Amino acid sequence: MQNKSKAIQDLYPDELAHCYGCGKNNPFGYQLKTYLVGDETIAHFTPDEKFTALPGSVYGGLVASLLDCHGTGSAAAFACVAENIDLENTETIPVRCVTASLKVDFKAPTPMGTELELIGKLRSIEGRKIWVDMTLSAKGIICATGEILAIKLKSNV
Ligand SMILES: CCCCC/C=C\C/C=C\C/C=C\C/C=C\CCCC(=O)SCCNC(=O)CCNC(=O)[C@H](O)C(C)(C)COP(=O)(O)OP(=O)(O)OC[C@H]1O[C@@H](n2cnc3c(N)ncnc32)[C@H](O)[C@@H]1OP(=O)(O)O
Repeated sequence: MQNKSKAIQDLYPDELAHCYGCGKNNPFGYQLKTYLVGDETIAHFTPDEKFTALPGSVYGGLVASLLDCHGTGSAAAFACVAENIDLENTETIPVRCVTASLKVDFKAPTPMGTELELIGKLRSIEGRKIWVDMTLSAKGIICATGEILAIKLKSNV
């Protein structure tokens, strides 16, 4: 697989780049950025105190939304690789993936103020269905795992 120096979400066309979790055109959102590195995807995010669940730990909704956006970005990237689309030489990503199903398992409290690392691995692609397995870690400790089923839209919008 190819390495990618530009984030997948930065390849979304401007009119589809307003997602609260990952849209580059949403100044109020998280602007999560997913990179394809070898056969994995990676993203980082450092939560601050407005995302508190209990003092010192991050609320689960943020964890789920990071996995959601990393999952769809990863699915789009893996779909491109499977279709021999060269992400290094494209200005906009030509596939559109949305979340159909997201499962999150919370394994350990997610610490506040620490850089979180999300890793995505392709499980399988079956037609328009793309399954990605993910971990969300802090300082090497897995705090949550996620499984996403992303669906490739029938036609570009
Ligand atoms: C945002 C909302 C949707 C509008 C999208 C428009 C444009 C988006 C374009 C690009 C995206 C760019 C950037 C993305 C940015 C952020 C994303 C962040 C992640 C999100 O925040 S995104 C919002 C939450 N997301 C939704 O708002 C989706 C609502 N939903 C639907 O829009 C439809 O539901 C859809 C499209 C998912 C499928 O509809 P469809 O008509 O295209 O296809 P169909 O129903 O035939 O399903 C095909 C095969 O998937 C299987 N399947 C479907 N759902 C399943 C499930 N839950 N569990 C197990 N299997 C399932 C079927 O069983 C069948 O399988 P089989 O082929 O084997 O029979």
